Amino acid sequence: MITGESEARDFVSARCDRAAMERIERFIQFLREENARQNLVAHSTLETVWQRHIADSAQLLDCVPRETDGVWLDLGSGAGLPGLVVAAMRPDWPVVLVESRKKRIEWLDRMIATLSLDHCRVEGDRLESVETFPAAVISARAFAPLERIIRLSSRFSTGDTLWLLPKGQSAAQELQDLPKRQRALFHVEQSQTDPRSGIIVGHLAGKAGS
Ligand SMILES: C[S@@+](CC[C@H](N)C(=O)[O-])C[C@H]1O[C@@H](n2cnc3c(N)ncnc32)[C@H](O)[C@@H]1O
Repeated sequence: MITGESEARDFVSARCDRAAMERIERFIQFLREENARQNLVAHSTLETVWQRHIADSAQLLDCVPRETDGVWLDLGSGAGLPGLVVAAMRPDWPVVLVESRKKRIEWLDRMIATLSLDHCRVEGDRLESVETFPAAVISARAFAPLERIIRLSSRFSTGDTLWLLPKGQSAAQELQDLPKRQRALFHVEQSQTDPRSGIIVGHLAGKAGS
């Protein structure tokens, strides 16, 4: 379990190269500045930004098999968590960030340009209006209740799509509330940044575009 800022930074550093760490340092610097203009993350969490946001996002990479190939779709990216952190750590991976609020779309577009994340783009619209494509990974952090996430996003899922849903303390309960057939497709992984939090992980049998 990660217990402080220094450990959180080391955790991230062990999972990416030096150039990626530089991109993340710049992202944090811009996030601090932008947070004074718009409420991207709770102000108090900036004191522990590595643990609360960066390592919390980066830990999702541990769930992704090396051979995974295709688009990482991040729903309700907001500040860029976890999508921009993933894109900064894996700049060759195609990452699509979905965000509907104008100022947040502008922020994400600006960060993509500033950090030269050439394989990352923003779908600046409500998820409900985004054209369907098959995703290799679907992530959503603090986006919506589990049942709603699945209802809105299953059209992007194939049988191979890996779902990674950081859910805080409600993970086990939200999973329990799913219909039995869907519940069996997911499990809860312990978060490495918060002993009370879980990440819902699994594959939803489905077909993108259907
Ligand atoms: C609570 S914030 C979480 C942001 C980020 N994932 C994080 O963990 O900090 C949820 C974000 O989802 C966006 N959002 C909510 N409903 C949406 C929708 N239907 N389509 C696209 N974005 C949406 C909001 O504008 C907001 O930025």
